[in-house]
Amino acid sequence: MSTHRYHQHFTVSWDQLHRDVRELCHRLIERDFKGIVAITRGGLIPAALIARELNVRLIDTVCIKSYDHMGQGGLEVMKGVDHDGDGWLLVDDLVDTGKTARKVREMLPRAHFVTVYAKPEGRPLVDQYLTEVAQDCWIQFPWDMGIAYVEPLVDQVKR
Ligand SMILES: O=P(O)(O)OC[C@H]1O[C@H](OP(=O)(O)OP(=O)(O)O)[C@H](O)[C@@H]1O
Ligand SMILES: Nc1nc2[nH]cnc2c(=O)[nH]1
Ligand SMILES: [Mg+2]
Repeated sequence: MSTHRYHQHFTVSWDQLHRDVRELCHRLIERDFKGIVAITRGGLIPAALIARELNVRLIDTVCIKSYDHMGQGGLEVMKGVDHDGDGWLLVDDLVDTGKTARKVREMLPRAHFVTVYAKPEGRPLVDQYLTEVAQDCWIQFPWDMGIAYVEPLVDQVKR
């Protein structure tokens, strides 16, 4: 996989993310969970927001790394859990190729797996997601961005 597979950007603001996670929570409200397993690091923020909405206090992590910015390297599991996920909600920010999801599903086959965003290749691996995003689209999260000064148009164009 290389950066060449991404031709578009989908920029998500903090507000948008918060709205999207709350919408996902509406769809989870009828279920009872023993706890939440967040897939680090991207799953941590949605997991915290979901925990608040669903009043879940027990939160665990699967610590996994597969990307270095837009380049996908080997998949490294740094920490697992000691159960099969039965009764647990498994949370990640997104599913793209599904490589991460496939690995975590092997570890927690009985968990209910949700992501906020899903691309077509990875979509079949999750039980629920909120928004589908094109496969060639890079999702830009608010924690990877900053507020920057933008020059007035006249200065950009006429200078
Ligand atoms: O479906 P895939 O192609 O496997 O990609 C999805 C994974 O990639 C990102 O994590 P990343 O490995 O970049 O680590 P991070 O969560 O620490 O940013 C994202 O948070 C998902 O966990
Ligand atoms: N931020 C971000 N991380 C990813 N990891 C795999 N796909 C993506 C993506 O579209 N955006
Ligand atoms: Mg991740």
